[in-house]
Amino acid sequence: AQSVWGYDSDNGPDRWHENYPMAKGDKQSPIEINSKDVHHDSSLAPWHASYDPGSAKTILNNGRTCRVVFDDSFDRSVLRGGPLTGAYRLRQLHLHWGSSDDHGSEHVIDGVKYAAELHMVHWNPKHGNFARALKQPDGVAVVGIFLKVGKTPKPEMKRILAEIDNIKTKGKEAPFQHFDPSILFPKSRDYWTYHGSFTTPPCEECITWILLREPIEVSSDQMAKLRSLSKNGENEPLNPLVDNWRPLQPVKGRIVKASFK
Ligand SMILES: Cc1cc(=S)c(O)co1
Ligand SMILES: [Zn+2]
Repeated sequence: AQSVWGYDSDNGPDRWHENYPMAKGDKQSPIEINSKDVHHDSSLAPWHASYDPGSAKTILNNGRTCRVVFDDSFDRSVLRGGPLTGAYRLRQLHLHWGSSDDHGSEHVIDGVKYAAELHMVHWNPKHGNFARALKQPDGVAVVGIFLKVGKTPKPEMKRILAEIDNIKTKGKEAPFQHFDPSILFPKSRDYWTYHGSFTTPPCEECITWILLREPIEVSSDQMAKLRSLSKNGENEPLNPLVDNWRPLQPVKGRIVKASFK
């Protein structure tokens, strides 16, 4: 039987299309953002997140990423504005990262790869539930934040990284409460936006991407902490969870808009 999708040679991004045909679609993510091709759209409104820290529930290692899950049973933590119509509910956040500080992000900006990329996944409740929203072009909105290794790491990342020790192996989950992810946002609200897909199977093309221009800083130790997660379960050999990023996908004529000049 086809092994579950992953990032290894036998189940990696080049083979996802065998089980997930959307992976070969013409609105796939991630893509490279070239500033010279970006359209400044002065009509793009600012985006606003109003998150209830009480909606944070758990943090888990699913063998492919580290994910924080939120209560999305009502409009409790929502994202509005920007390119969006209506309020999108925060469902989960997760990260993609590399095996060393010089790569790991999924989107690439003018040739620059960051050490990691944090995705905050929101869905449009007008579609009833997340599974149905996945099938709609306006179903999901993901805020992408780039993580850059620097000297003055953002203290707010400490909370997520402090939990890593409790979820070292695949399947581990720990309570993660009283957390407002908007503390992770950089100062600037400048963003790029374009229409794309999940960067993991099923690669549904339901995402309005909102990529923040300003990266947040993390320390090299914090990145090492992330890389100490294992893809394997607790009774299996440690298999470092690193390089869980998808390669660049064809832009296929899509327009990337910028909220800034
Ligand atoms: C829903 C979802 C979105 C992305 S981008 C991902 O990596 C996993 O799950
Ligand atoms: Zn993602």
